[in-house]
Amino acid sequence: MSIKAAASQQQLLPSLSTYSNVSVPILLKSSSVFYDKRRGLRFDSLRCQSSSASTAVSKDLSTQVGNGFPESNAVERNVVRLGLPSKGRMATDTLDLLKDCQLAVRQVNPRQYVADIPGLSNLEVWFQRPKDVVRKLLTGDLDLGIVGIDTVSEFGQGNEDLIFVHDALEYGECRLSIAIPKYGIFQNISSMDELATMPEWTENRPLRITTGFTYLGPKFVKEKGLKHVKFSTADGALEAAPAMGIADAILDLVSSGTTLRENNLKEIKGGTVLESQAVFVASKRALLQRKGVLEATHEMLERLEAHLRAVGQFTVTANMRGSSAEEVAECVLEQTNFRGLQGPTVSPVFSKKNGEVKPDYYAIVICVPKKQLYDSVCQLRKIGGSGVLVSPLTYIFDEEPPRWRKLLDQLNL
Ligand SMILES: Nc1ncnc2c1ncn2[C@@H]1O[C@H](COP(=O)(O)OP(=O)(O)OP(=O)(O)O)[C@@H](O)[C@H]1O
Ligand SMILES: O=P(O)(O)OC[C@H]1O[C@H](OP(=O)(O)OP(=O)(O)O)[C@H](O)[C@@H]1O
Repeated sequence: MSIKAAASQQQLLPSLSTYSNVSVPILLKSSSVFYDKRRGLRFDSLRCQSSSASTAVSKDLSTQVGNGFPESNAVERNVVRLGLPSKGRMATDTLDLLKDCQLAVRQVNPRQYVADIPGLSNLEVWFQRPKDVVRKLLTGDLDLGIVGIDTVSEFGQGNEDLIFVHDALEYGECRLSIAIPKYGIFQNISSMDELATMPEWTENRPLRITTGFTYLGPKFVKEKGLKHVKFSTADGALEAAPAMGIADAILDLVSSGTTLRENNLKEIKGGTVLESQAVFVASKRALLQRKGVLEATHEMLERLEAHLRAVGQFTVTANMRGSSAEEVAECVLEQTNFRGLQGPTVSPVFSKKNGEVKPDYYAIVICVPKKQLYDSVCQLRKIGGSGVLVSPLTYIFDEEPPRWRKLLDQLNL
């Protein structure tokens, strides 16, 4: 997904800043929290009570979505904090990606939640549940994080302090979709429109949807114009709810579709709330205000970009017959499969014949998409290529990544 698409998804979400210019009360479990937009601060109504009471309140606040750096969490620290998934599907893939970018995380003890990346000085890694990475970015307890777009959208709730630094890390791909049973009254229902207009749903008997996405779910059905809907929530195994009679539909993450199929459920047209994959996300305020955050972000982004560009390609070198480097280059450029970064690199391969040193062959170096390797080798042979060497491509550092320029623009830098 492009950052534009991801951003427009976020724009769908109401942000606190869309409300009044002054303090707006937001109801929390145990206290009222006020957000002062002009100062960009949150504060709670119990702030001045005894220390044990305020500890209880700030503990509660840390589990709620905030908006930047509330005073209670604005701890003086000079070290940059990166939040990574501590468990679940994204945990291993995230560590693998960082390792491939020469940013291997060094964790002394798997039961410890803090680690470091020897390649990045002055940076701490904190392992957290994905939703807590987002919450802690908002409270200012983390500066950077890697999680799924789904988690950012659900727990970030469109908060403008969250910025996608890299919006497509190419793993954790899934979509958040409504699914309904294949059987019974849903047998002939195949779209959100059809679901919305089923006569069964009334004020007394609403469509019951169970989901872990209690922010995105209600927002989506409202946008789709569904009137009589009731949401319930559960932490896992949602696919069982329709068969158990607890819900009519579910809203959950889908990737291969196997879990839905195994539970006799189906997705419907227009029922996808968002497409997700892993993203590198940052707190805007941390980028602007905390020393070292922008620098660490730049280095991580450069390495991620260089690795992700390279990962789908091989470097191929081959010897080509030809009378000049230009002739060989022209011949290679005519082939649709081949490209160097700016064009093929062509260098003469000299040999000595009859006492004379002359270029006999020309060596070319090109990048080839992994999926097209064999076709490319065949094509090279056809145009006189031999001695084809294939090696993995680790990084492509090109010009400054457009995502970095975009980030600086977002920060007005
Ligand atoms: N089936 C899937 N295929 C690919 N990626 C997925 C899939 N399910 C989830 N993900 C991605 O992995 C992230 C973590 O999912 P996971 O189910 O492991 O969360 P979790 O850590 O168990 O969450 P929770 O804290 O709610 O228990 C999701 O937010 C999503 O981005
Ligand atoms: O389309 P599929 O490839 O079948 O994947 C979908 C399943 O993956 C996720 O659950 P996960 O396996 O992470 O377990 P969870 O329910 O404990 O989160 C999601 O909640 C679905 O149940």
